[in-house]
Amino acid sequence: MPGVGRNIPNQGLFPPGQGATIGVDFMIKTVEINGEKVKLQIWDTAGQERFRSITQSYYRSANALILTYDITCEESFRCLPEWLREIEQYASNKVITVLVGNKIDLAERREVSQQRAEEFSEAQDMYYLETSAKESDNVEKLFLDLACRLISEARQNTLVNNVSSPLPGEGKSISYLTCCNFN
Ligand SMILES: Nc1nc2c(ncn2[C@@H]2O[C@H](COP(=O)(O)OP(=O)(O)OP(=O)(O)O)[C@@H](O)[C@H]2O)c(=O)[nH]1
Repeated sequence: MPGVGRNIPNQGLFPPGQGATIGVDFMIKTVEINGEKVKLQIWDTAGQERFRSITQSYYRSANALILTYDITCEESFRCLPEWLREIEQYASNKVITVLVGNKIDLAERREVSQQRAEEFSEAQDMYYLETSAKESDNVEKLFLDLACRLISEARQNTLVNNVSSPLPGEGKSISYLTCCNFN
């Protein structure tokens, strides 16, 4: 999507300087929790409207969705309800949703306060975290926290059952969603 910065240049997940996502990108990230390796399969979906029919088909088998907005862009925050409607329509009702406020390295240009975002997340039953993809700030924590939640849900057997998923790969999957369309 234009501008919120879901691509994470300094974590080895995405090559630096990568342009807008075309359709869907796929990557794997492995994190270790209490000595246990967790492999996360991540689909980075394009935010542009023209890719919407492709990206929607990826929500269904996701165990978790990372919804990202830009803390320096009020408009990206105001688009969140629209994205939540998409989630409600296309994702499983068991999906774990995380809201990420990105670009905290540009704090002097902040348009959305942390408190406002936290209140919104709480009301929507979402976990909230602020990151800087540019500075790799809180990015590792994001994936670690998410992996912990996935493990916990898997143990309680409440994860989305995606065994029959037609998507590439298998097992736990995370989709990035974008929060606004500035085309
Ligand atoms: N300052 C700052 N810039 C960032 C950050 N993350 C991304 N950017 C920049 O923001 C612009 C958009 O980043 P992208 O990762 O392409 O955004 P996106 O939401 O994935 O966009 P699409 O792939 O088109 O859906 C790029 O110029 C990035 O370099 C960040 O944490 N801080």
